[in-house]
Amino acid sequence: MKILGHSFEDGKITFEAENFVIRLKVKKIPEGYIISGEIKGKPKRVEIFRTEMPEIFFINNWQSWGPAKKMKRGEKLKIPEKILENFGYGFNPNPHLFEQNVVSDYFYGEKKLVVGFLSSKYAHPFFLFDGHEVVGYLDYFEATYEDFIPLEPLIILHGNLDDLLPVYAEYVKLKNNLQITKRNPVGWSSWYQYFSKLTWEDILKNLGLAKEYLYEVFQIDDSWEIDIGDWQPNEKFPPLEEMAKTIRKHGFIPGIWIAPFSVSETSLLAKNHKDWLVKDENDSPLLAYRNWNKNIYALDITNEEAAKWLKNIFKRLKDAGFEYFKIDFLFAGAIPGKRHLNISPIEAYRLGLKFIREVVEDSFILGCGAPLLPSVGLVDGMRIGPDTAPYYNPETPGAFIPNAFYALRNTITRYYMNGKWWWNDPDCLLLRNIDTELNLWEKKAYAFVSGMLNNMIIQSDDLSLSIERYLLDSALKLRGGRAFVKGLMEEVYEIFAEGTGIGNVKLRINLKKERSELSVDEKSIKLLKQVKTKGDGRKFNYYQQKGDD
Ligand SMILES: OC[C@@]12C[C@@H]1[C@H](Oc1cc(F)cc(F)c1)[C@H](O)[C@@H](O)[C@H]2O
Repeated sequence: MKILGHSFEDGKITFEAENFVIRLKVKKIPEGYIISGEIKGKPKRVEIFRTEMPEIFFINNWQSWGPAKKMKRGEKLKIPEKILENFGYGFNPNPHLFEQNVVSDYFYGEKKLVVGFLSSKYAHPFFLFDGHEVVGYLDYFEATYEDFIPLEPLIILHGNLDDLLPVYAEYVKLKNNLQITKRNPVGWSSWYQYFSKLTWEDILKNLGLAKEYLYEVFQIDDSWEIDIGDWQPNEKFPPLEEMAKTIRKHGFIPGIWIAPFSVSETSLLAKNHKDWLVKDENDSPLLAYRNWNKNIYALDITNEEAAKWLKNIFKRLKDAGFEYFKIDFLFAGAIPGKRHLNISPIEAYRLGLKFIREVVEDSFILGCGAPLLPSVGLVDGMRIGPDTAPYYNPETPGAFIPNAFYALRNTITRYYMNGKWWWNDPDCLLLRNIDTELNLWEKKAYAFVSGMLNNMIIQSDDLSLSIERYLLDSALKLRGGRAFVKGLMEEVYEIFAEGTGIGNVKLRINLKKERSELSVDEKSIKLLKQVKTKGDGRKFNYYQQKGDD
């Protein structure tokens, strides 16, 4: 194991290269070492760490929708062609690296080791698995630093992976002085029932039915806007003020979806402000990704006018009454490209998030499609997996593609970020019995795991349909505890949750074998099944704890 090509003990290393100078300090800690220091010049991509490649390892992708999972030497990350074609940057700031190698962003693990960077404020930290070695880099892209800036510290932890990932998460929390909000939301979101067909009438219908539910937040997802970048309601929706007021009148915190760093090729914004877009090396607008059957560009937040425009967008939403913001496709704000200021894409991304926070103040910000480590301290909740879906297919390959199986797996394999970095958003619970391929085992597994891991609980169903309502109640009763997961590199996960709303519970689950019994330590769950028949004859099954009135 070498640092900058040097074997290391407690001590200092100074390294002068042609275009940069780096000073390192190596400190022994109980679990291993922390390497910190400073750097100046034009470092571009700097090797910090190198060791032999293990046979089995745990990788993490840079953003919400990417995988966190066990891999074996020789295995490749199966990125569906469509995703790589439409979302190259979404998958990684250096997508070409995936052609020949495996990449793990921010941290990686082995059975008895975790190595990770504790921050990503200037550089993009990643580990390249080239088939023989693991090489840890800090990528500053084209940025130049006249004065020394702090190095993203590297931590080396020895022990069992299952024990070390929560330790790594704790060191990140300490290094970034993270204090997260006490509000861990419960609510409703439109996307996984209505998708892009959402109408204002759908919102009104579900608002009327939602009073039966313990929601705090009621969030309108994508489809309300004129275009990506033209953040005004389209002809299917009333003015912003009316949207927020109507949600508030029903007793919920108004929530709204927006993709703040994305600009569609057909938007007025793109037509009128080409100079507000991140450029490629030919000074043309850089293609960030394709979605909505359109080319999507990235907003250059280092352009003062663009920054002012972005702040105004959020001021208008906040003044209209929205207090919960799902900010999506955030990776667009961190793509490498030419900006007005020559700062790294990571610095530009964090600047954009700081502007949003400055305007929305203590409203709840949910990050989505977001680079994880650069977002710490700047969001309250974070989507930590790919989209869920009304189907659960362990066999279909691939990261990013909506699939309840992969969404649930990431919920488990990134559980240690919850309550330390932000509140984990496992994506929505889909509890309806029609208009879905999810069976009861899949719905129950998603509800129990999300609850036991004390995650955000956001449901996305047409509430007029038949719904396994008791699973929402179970998920809420299972929250409030401290979780630990054993077997993060095995087939069977053992989830332990201490001090939940119904005591200490544990769950053994094999996500690929639906036969696995979902007993959350039944003896500690004294839930009695209640059946209520509504006026129109519909039956609601839900559970109350023994002794509840
Ligand atoms: O446009 C709205 C929408 C779909 C987008 C986003 O999910 C995506 C996840 C992807 F991998 C790719 C993509 F284009 C979108 C996000 O994760 C979803 O929750 C929902 O808000």
